[in-house]
Amino acid sequence: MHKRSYVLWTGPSGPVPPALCRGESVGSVGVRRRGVDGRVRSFEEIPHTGRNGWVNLLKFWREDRFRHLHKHMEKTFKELGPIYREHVGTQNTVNILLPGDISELFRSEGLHPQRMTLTAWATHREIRQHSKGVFLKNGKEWRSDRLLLNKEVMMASAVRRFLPLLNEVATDFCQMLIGRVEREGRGQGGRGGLTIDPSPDLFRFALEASCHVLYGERIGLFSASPSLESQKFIWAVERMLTTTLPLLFLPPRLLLLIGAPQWTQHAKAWDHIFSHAESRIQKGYQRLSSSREQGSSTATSRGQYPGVLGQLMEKGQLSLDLIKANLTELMAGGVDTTAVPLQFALFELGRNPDVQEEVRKQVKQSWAKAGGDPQVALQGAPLLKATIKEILSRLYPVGITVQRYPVRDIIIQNYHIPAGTAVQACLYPMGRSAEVFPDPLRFDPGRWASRGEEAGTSTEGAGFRSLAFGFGSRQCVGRRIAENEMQLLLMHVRMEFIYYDLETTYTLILQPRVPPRITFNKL
Ligand code: HEM
Repeated sequence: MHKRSYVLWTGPSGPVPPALCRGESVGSVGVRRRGVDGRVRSFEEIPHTGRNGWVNLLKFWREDRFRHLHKHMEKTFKELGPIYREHVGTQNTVNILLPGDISELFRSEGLHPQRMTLTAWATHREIRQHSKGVFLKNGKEWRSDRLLLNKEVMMASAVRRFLPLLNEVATDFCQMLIGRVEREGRGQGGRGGLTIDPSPDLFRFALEASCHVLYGERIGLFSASPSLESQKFIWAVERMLTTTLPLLFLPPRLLLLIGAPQWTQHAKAWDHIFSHAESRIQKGYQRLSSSREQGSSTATSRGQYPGVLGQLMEKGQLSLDLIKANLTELMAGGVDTTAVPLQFALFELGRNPDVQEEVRKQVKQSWAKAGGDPQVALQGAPLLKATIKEILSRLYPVGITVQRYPVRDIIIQNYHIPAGTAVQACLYPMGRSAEVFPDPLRFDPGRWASRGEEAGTSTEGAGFRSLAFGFGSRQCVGRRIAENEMQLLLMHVRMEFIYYDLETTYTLILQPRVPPRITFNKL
């Protein structure tokens, strides 16, 4: 436990007693403070974690807070109340966690919402002269790319097109797993189950699913000898993510200038991700060009789905350069983000057999009625959807914050926040706050499915409790792919788990410190 040098915060009527600062009264997090004289308090008066960004950065390093940023936020809210400022290195933020306050932030996000820029990613594109995709773009340029991408990955018609591809990959994955249980599991024919760390398989599943939907290509990752090239891609994404975090608080151009190893490793990882995407895109481009040259019909005109790349190429509304930039981002953003929450989901379902049984019962009934249509089956299994929500939106949000720069001045917790301030909605502390979710540490998908989103203790900002994929027009563009991919996998597996507390670590995405071992059983 580290000692804090800034435990005192100034409340509306002077310094607050240390007991409250230490957060003994956890209930205080939700108390809306009003100035004694009824006036709106200034930005400067927002409680903060120390004014000097470089001293704070040093503390972050010394105490390894980068990897525990989610816990650091949770603790700081308990100490300072429901809003605080933090200055670390080059980064200055206001942090909030109550749904009512978050709704105020998103109401002011404007037509071209903006997140905090990952400067290291942007610098990589600039020095390598690559175009940027939607993740890194802003303003009108962002919007025009984004509207085109939405048609291919977000709209209901797009989901109908790609869902069978995801279902094919999920079914193959489960066949592969069942084969392993039978061959390697305990007891005759694997009846006693197979206990493994499933994370390498889940990464392969997510990559296979991404390649199938994005490029219309199966890459054979469930075979006995999956390609080394794909494994290298998975490592490169991991490396890119872990090296991003320390770079968030430092100027990348300076690190580039002095040849700092953090920067070199980061740039190398991105180069690998780009060359992997480049070779896939080249292949797809050649496929499409040769069918055009030969005058043969395109996949779409034959009623086949060619994947997102094929769709974008056939429509020709985005330049090849922008298709490449966006598909590379989709590839980089689509593997760890789904593979890791699946580990958490298997862990929670495994250690809550009653919940797992309830979910399975609903899935079984729904499949029986769906006539083999995976989309109908998913629609009939709201508990499965709620399981993903419980994992992602509450207990283990992959990105622990969503950020915006409000386009007009706003007032949150009676503090004035000028337009253009970086404000973070802190999802991890929100998901575990007793003021927002009753009995927050209990894994209970039913809180979403049967009682709806009004399940919290207060109804203010009720629609802002489930923000794992962000919000509004700038929300995650891969959301529909991710949700369906995860639900389809969970539909088909059955497992147990021997209880232990899963520790988490933050490396730009929240993940288990040590992957859980899961026992898979035959269905
Ligand atoms: C469980 C899985 C995932 C989670 C929790 C997640 C979460 C997020 C969040 C929180 C944002 C920021 C949204 C905002 O600012 O409002 C985001 C943006 C984005 N995500 Fe995801 N994501 C997931 C999977 C994916 C997948 C599968 C892809 C690609 C296929 C993807 C690609 C992107 C891209 C490109 C953006 C930037 C969108 C923009 O700025 O317009 N994500 N994601």
